[in-house]
Amino acid sequence: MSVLPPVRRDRIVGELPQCFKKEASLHLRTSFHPKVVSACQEQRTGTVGRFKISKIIVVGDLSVGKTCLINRFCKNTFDMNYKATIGVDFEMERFEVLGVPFSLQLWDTAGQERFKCIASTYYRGAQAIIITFDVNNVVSLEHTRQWLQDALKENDPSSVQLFLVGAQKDLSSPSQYALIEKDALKVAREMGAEYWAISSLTGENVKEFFFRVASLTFESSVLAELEKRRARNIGDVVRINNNDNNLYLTTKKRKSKCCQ
Ligand SMILES: Nc1nc2c(ncn2[C@@H]2O[C@H](COP(=O)(O)OP(=O)(O)OP(=O)(O)O)[C@@H](O)[C@H]2O)c(=O)[nH]1
Ligand SMILES: [Mg+2]
Repeated sequence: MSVLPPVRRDRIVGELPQCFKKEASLHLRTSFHPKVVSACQEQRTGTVGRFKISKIIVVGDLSVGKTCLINRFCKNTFDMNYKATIGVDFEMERFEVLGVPFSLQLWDTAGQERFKCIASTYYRGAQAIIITFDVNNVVSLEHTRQWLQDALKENDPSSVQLFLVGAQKDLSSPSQYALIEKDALKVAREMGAEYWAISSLTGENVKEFFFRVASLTFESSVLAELEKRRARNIGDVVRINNNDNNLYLTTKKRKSKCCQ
């Protein structure tokens, strides 16, 4: 029996949310991968949906807006007063993607140097890394490469999905923003990250961003699960073929037994 309450109605994803900028996106498909759609329809998503919780870590310089971003999405709150995150904090968010329950664990880490070594012990096992900077602070954008490098030391670069997020967009004029966006898109492309710009104060793009994160991590989890199953099936065929003689003997033995 499930003890979890039903997924909130505003956490249901039926279609693939679109990227923010085509120039720096993880993929340009307009709908979920067809293999993922059919796996969901046929309830062949394996551990995804029942047991799997995807870990997402949020990293970046101090005071760029990591905690505000998570709080705007998870609690719909915004605090003007800065309270540094000490070590780490986390929030759980439950979604339903293509009819399958899917949970994200959002890890909010400290940007302050003195808490960094505590925070980095929680980097391991991330399925996605959200590298955050403040769009009004070009130094925080320059530092994103270092944040990514540190986070990747604890994770498998080939399987983790990357998002570069420019925060505090409401404080930037259109012309100032246009300038930093150019640089940010370049950094995102070099990293292989998808780029987003958000404001936790106004809520601009916050929900769209997390829906995209949930959808892309869900999609990659299901594809990985299907691949694991395919590899297992190939393994079974090889084992059966290797034991052909035994199989024949077993069948023969059983036959003779039943005819006795
Ligand atoms: N105007 C505006 N201010 C923001 C926004 N996001 C964050 N802030 C402000 O920026 C300050 C820092 O925000 P936090 O979210 O606490 O920063 P952080 O990245 O979590 O900082 P650390 O925990 O020290 O790593 C706070 O005073 C927030 O109110 C935003 O979108 N717009
Ligand atoms: Mg914080």
